[in-house]
Amino acid sequence: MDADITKSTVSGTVQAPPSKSYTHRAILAAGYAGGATVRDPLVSADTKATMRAVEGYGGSVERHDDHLDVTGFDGRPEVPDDVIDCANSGTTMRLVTATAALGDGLTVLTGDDSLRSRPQGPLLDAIDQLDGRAESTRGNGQAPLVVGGPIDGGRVSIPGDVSSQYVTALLMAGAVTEGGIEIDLKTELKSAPYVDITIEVLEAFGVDAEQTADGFAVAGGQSYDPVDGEYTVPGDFSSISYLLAMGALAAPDGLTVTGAHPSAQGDSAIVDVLQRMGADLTWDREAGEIHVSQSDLSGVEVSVADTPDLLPTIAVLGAVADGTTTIVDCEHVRYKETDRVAAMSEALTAMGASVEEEHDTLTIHGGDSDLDGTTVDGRADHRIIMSLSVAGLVADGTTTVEGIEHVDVSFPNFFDELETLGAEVSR
Ligand SMILES: O=C(O)C1=C[C@@H](OP(=O)(O)O)[C@@H](O)[C@H](O)C1
Ligand SMILES: C=C(OP(=O)(O)O)C(=O)O
Repeated sequence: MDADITKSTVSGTVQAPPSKSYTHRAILAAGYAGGATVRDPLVSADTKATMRAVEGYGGSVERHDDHLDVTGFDGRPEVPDDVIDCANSGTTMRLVTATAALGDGLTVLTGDDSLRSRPQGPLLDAIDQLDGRAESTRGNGQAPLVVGGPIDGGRVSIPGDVSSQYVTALLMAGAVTEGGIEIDLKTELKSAPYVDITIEVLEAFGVDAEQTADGFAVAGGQSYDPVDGEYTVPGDFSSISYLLAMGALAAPDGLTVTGAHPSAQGDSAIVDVLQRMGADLTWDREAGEIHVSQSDLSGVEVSVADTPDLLPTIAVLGAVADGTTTIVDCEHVRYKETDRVAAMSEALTAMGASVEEEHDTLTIHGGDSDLDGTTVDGRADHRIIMSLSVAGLVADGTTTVEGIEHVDVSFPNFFDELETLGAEVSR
């Protein structure tokens, strides 16, 4: 499905969707436990993949209006009856691959075309170092995967600059091994705040994991046991980034985002990026409310080492801001649902922006001319689709964004919200 977005303004109040990262972890942690209630979960294509995986390992997930009742498998996953289909979700595939290594038998994990082209090698290698079995069926470090155990813990050495999800996966599974897992990182950790999110969720489930001089460690023999049997998911700052960007670019009367409470999410850095660009933005942290209104923005330099998912949003802001925006440390953003550095470079160039793409840097010379509406490929990637839709609000004429159904991955009602806020959208 396509959306035609015509230059228009937005205003009003919008509730942030629940965090995808916290929801994945809470569902899997409830799976590792005897069970738990997950309140305010994100129910989306990606988190449904994690629900299916927990069910595959012998748990169950009952969906209610504002919560999930998860019955867990108590740290001892069954060998699934069928393959685990992780669909488009990298988080699911990495986190539940480590779960498979706890099983007394083999699990097959697969996903869609995009997921089957993303790197899994370092995690397979880690399971191999723990004496589990972990293979890529095509021998190229990509899914389909065949994984089995049971591992009983140990020490692994993996790179930190491909995906932080390997660390998250090993910490979550390591807690229920006999001996625990120590992770030595051979290269600097990228996307580090996502491991902070993991440690925060583990703590809420009564599990200790820690940063060490060389990486991370989790003791074995621990039980997942959430306080009062429940966990509440906070709002999602990656999703909030699109809402704030539309406010800063296209809300002369202002836009308020609710459900924006501080948490371990690195992507709350979007607030600082927008303020540095000159946006009129205030964040009432206690109330969880951010107010932003249309402002003249100036280019900035931003490292996305910790915040890869912000790249598409910042690229759009940079294309409209005066001067140059330089997004550095972005190599790992190429390993997502699509190569997002190339995708944003191509799409913004097609819309008339001046963009230079290098391997680890994206430079956008904004402000020289207005963006032009045209047809852009959403690359079946939710973040490319949402960020280009924001660009469509300020581009001259109409922007057609292709493949908009893929927002279902992280922000299923994105286009409903856009319309409610007053944007001219037809789909
Ligand atoms: O653990 C998580 O929830 C995530 C980690 C990040 O991936 P990498 O660690 O692969 O960069 C991020 O891009 C992804 O959207 C969600
Ligand atoms: C990269 C993302 O998620 P995942 O790695 O779970 O596919 C994302 O949501 O932008």
